Amino acid sequence: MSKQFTYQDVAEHNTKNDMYVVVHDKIYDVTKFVDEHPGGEEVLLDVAGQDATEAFEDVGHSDEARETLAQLEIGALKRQEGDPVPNAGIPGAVSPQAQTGAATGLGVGLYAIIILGGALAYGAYQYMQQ
Ligand code: HEM
Repeated sequence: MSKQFTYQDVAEHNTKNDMYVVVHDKIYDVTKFVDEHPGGEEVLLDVAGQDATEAFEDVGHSDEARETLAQLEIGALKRQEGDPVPNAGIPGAVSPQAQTGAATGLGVGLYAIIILGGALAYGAYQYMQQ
């Protein structure tokens, strides 16, 4: 089993010379990679010691980038209550927030509108036939 890190453990490695990031709940030591990153060191410094899932996915990194990432893996994230929830940024994937919140409400509301619209149309049709 891979080594487990808490979010706090990762947060301590937030400098250019000692940098961990979280991507999809895995921990990566990107210290040696910072200078080589084609996207520059600034963007990595922005997410140093944090969950970089969203930033990483938003850019649309290539498969090669994902392979590089895999080589830097040092462990997995042990989630604890109160940790920031990442937004994976994968098209089509529903984030935990979206599942519980407004999205579900809107879904039910839409069904209601469609059914109501159908009923009204049917009523109007019956009325015209009279
Ligand atoms: C955490 C590990 C990361 C790895 C291993 C990595 C790797 C790479 C690689 C290999 C490329 C070259 C293009 C490609 O193959 O897709 C690249 C480009 C890029 N990366 Fe990352 N990246 C990481 C994180 C990030 C983060 C957190 C950001 C934040 C926004 C970022 C922003 C960019 C940008 C903007 C480019 C495009 C550069 C250009 O084409 O001019 N990367 N990255």
